[in-house]
Order: sequence, then structure tokens, then C-alpha cells
Amino acid sequence: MLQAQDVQSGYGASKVLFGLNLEIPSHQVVSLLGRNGMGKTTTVRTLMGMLPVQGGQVTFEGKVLNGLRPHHIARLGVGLVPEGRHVFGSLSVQENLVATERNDHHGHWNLERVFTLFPRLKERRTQSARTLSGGEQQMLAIGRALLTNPLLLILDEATEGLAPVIRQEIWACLNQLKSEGQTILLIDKNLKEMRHLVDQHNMIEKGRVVWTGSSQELLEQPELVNQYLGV
Ligand SMILES: Nc1ncnc2c1ncn2[C@@H]1O[C@H](COP(=O)(O)OP(=O)(O)OP(=O)(O)O)[C@@H](O)[C@H]1O
Repeated sequence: MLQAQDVQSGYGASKVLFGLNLEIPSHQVVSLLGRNGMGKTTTVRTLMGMLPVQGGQVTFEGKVLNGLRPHHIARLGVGLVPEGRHVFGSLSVQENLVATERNDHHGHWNLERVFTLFPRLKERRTQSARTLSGGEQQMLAIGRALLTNPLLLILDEATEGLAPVIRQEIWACLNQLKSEGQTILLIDKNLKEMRHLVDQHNMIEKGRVVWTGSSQELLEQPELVNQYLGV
């Protein structure tokens, strides 16, 4: 579905990605793993068109994304749950959700389905988003991305800083999405939870993917975790 080939990117003169290769096949859950500062969020920003591709090529469903604006890439079917959530604090839960609702891809996500997935959001639908807990805001950010009916859903640190019980709800949601065949790019640090979810892991180090393999392969090589994740 998405291919990044030899991608270079960064912030002005400060380069972060040095020839990154990444493949996201349809209906698979793919991870980006790596220590802080290795370029995971920069990769997401580049795939979404928030940072220009300075070298190499990104294709999505056969279309070259280089040079496209973020709203154009979103419209092609890439939905992002950004690091830090970025919900509209002054709008209600429901207003946040309908703001992004779209059905270009004949997807099946609508407000009612999001409320079924996250009943807490239904209970709080008239509440302004800024009054939600961190976990509820995360659910709202996921619901908002789903309402764009994305072909590819990207989640950047979606469980970061959440209480364990809320985290479990997010993992349950992601497992459900996987069972429905949703294609996902997942950035997270919880290897234990990711084991059951992720089809293909990608270790990123200094702006390059240095190892790719299944959850089983990662389990069989614990030294990789030490080497690239430093835990
Ligand atoms: N807006 C920015 N301007 C300049 N440099 C940046 C900016 N954002 C990130 N960087 C730098 O780019 C490098 C990669 O950062 P990035 O956020 O992609 O890392 P990451 O792998 O997502 O790590 P983390 O888990 O800490 O978010 C870091 O050296 C970081 O300092």
C-alpha cells in the first residue's frame, strides 16, 4: 500500500532521515521501533507531507506522494493519530468527530460506529474536548482519524503516558481494527502488547531502517532489543 524508498528528510539543513526504506503492505500492521530521537516522528511527518521529501520517493496506492500537501495525502486515504493528540479543545467531542467525517473511500466508519468502539466518547459527546482525560482525548484522536475512513491509519505513540486500564482499551481497539483488516503503521514502545498485533517490525536507527522482521523473529533475537531499543 505504501512504500518509502531511500527517503531523505529533516528540518531545513538538519537532516534526520538518511535513506529510509519502509514497506507497508495492505491489511498488515507494521511498526516503527527505535530509541528516542532516531527519526520515527520525522518519518511520519514526511509520509504525511508535513515535511518535504528531500530525496527518494514515497508512493501510496501507486501514487507518488512527493511534494503533495498534508490535506491531499489525507484525502488519498492516510489517517494520522499524531503524537500529542491535537484535538480541538474548545469543540465538543461530537464536533471534533464530525469535523473530519468523510466517506471518499466508501469506508464503514461513521459516528455511531466510533461511539460503539469507544462508549466513553458517546457518554461525553457534548463535553468540550479539553475537559476529557488524556486517555479519552486519545480515543477521540483515534475516532477522528477513523472517521476519515483511512486506507492506512498511522498512530504515533498512541498509548504514551496513559493509565494501564486505558492503555488496554486502546490495545483492544487496535486488535479489533486489525481483525477487520485495517492497514496500520504503529509507533509505540510496548513490545509486549505489540507482539500479538504487529505483522512486521521495522527498527530505525539514525534515520534508517536497520532491521525488519516479524514479532516471532524479534522474540527469537532478544539482543536486537538491547541493541536498538536499549532496554
Ligand atoms: N521541529 C524540529 N526541528 C528541528 N529538529 C527536530 C524537530 N523535531 C525533531 N527534531 C530532531 O529530529 C531528530 C529525530 O526526531 P524524531 O522526533 O523523529 O524522533 P523519534 O524517533 O520520533 O523520537 P521520540 O520517541 O523522542 O519522539 C531528533 O534529533 C530531534 O531533535
